[in-house]
Amino acid sequence: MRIDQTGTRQHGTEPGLLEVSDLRAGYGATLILEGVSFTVPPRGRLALLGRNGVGKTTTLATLVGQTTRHGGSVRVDGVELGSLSSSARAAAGLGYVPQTRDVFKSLTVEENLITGLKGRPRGALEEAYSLFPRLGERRRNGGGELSGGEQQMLSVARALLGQPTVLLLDEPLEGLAPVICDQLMDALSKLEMTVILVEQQIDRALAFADRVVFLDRGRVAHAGPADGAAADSALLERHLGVSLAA
Ligand SMILES: Nc1ncnc2c1ncn2[C@@H]1O[C@H](COP(=O)(O)OP(=O)(O)OP(=O)(O)O)[C@@H](O)[C@H]1O
Repeated sequence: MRIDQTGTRQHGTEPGLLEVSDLRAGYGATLILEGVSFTVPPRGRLALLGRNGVGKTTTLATLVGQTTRHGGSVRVDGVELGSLSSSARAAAGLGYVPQTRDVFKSLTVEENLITGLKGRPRGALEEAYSLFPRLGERRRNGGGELSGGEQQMLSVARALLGQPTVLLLDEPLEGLAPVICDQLMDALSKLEMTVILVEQQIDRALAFADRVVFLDRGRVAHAGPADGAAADSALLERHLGVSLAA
């Protein structure tokens, strides 16, 4: 189902269409994004890549209303997010897992998850434990007692309990051991929603995504299929300064 700008529900269309158009935003008067545009279809997976400081985190933070917007538009299923509050954006379908991992260290795993229920019945917690069995085993442990990987699972699981149609993930693999990265990517690959993934592990990001956008100094420098990009060492070298091992 899709809701257009007049609030009319259009049946038969899957939710999760994200349309970003000429987005200009930054911090106070400082402009970081200088006209970013891309579209992700329902259930589409976009890898948002680029060198350090090009505006990847700022793009995600702008989508959830945490920066100063100077212009452009962001629409989820046809609804303009404009100057909506962060909670209204969540209600429109956005879920956000920030780079800092949103875990309350003084609460237990289960209490952390409950904060993500947003009015849903407690039984919905089983969705989180089914996706990440490790969280079920540690449900009575404090958030501060968790390993980095468990904290990341908790942060992702909490966002998912809000039933987003568009999930924004900012460097979820940062600092995690390879085996934990495997587990997390395995869980993420089962998700049936639109996902934007910002990630430094380029090979994993491109294997997960179907499309890629490279940012450079607050603008889209290249957009295209993810598998084509993974095989194009000149492209990776140009936009990231790296190439993947053959
Ligand atoms: N809170 C802030 N206030 C002012 N400037 C900021 C703030 N956060 C980020 N910036 C600046 O915005 C620019 C883009 O940063 P951003 O974090 O979006 O880049 P990024 O592509 O995510 O980089 P990285 O890969 O290093 O995380 C940088 O010049 C950064 O210094």
